[in-house]
Amino acid sequence: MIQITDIYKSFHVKDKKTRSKMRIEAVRGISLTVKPGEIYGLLGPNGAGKSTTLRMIAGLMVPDAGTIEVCGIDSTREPERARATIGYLSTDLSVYNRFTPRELLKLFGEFQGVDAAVAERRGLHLLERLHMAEFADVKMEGFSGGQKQKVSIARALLHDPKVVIFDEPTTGLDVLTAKTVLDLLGIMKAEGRSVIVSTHVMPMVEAICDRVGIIFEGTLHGDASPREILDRRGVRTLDEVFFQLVAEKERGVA
Ligand SMILES: Nc1ncnc2c1ncn2[C@@H]1O[C@H](COP(=O)(O)OP(=O)(O)OP(=O)(O)O)[C@@H](O)[C@H]1O
Repeated sequence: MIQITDIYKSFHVKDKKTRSKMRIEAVRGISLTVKPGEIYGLLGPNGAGKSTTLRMIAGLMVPDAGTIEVCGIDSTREPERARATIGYLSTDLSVYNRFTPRELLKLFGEFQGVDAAVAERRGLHLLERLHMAEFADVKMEGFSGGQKQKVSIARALLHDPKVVIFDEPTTGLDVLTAKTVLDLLGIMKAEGRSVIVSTHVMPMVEAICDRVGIIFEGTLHGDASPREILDRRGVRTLDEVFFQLVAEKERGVA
């Protein structure tokens, strides 16, 4: 279970040329809940605040205000305990090229305190599900982006987390590889895990998400099933919802 209440996050950045300081309000009062056995899709244009929100839920960044509970643990107060329940996939694909998937998973199993035999068995099982078992002992330096993504996914799920947080899991993947990843997310849901994914890929949202939240300039719009959002706004696609939000913003009503 994920429960976030009214979280905020700002960044202070400096313009190198003018040397002026700017405050970016990346997340402005977001609240949402993801129940066990539910897939929540976080949608939004570039820079909307999706990754910042997911990083805060994953305990990698502290919110300026608001509360985050993961499996009943306050992740701002006990980030390490909370992290043990979370499988987090970032958009950073810098897997360790010198290693094979088997070696990498062994290493991460040790980091996570997973028993070596359990990590080996679970790691190979995940690689099989991701159609990567035959590459278990191949060095990753020559891997394609999709292959690296699949190893990163196996790494994120190695410690059997109750909560799965995937930041753009299918970006850059071909349809077949994307389907493998979506099928795995379906299995995570069926196993009763709470899953939250960010994405720009609309068909993915409609296919697998029970609920969708649309982030726009750090605030959440919507938070309903994809069908309900479309019906409420009287449109046929989630892209059209974005366009409506932009138009509302320009008119000062969003
Ligand atoms: N570490 C940081 N330092 C400064 N600004 C940041 C930092 N992280 C995010 N931001 C800013 O916060 C805003 C939200 O960024 P975020 O990465 O959360 O967006 P996003 O919705 O995930 O975008 P995308 O779809 O492009 O990945 C952006 O304006 C971004 O530049």
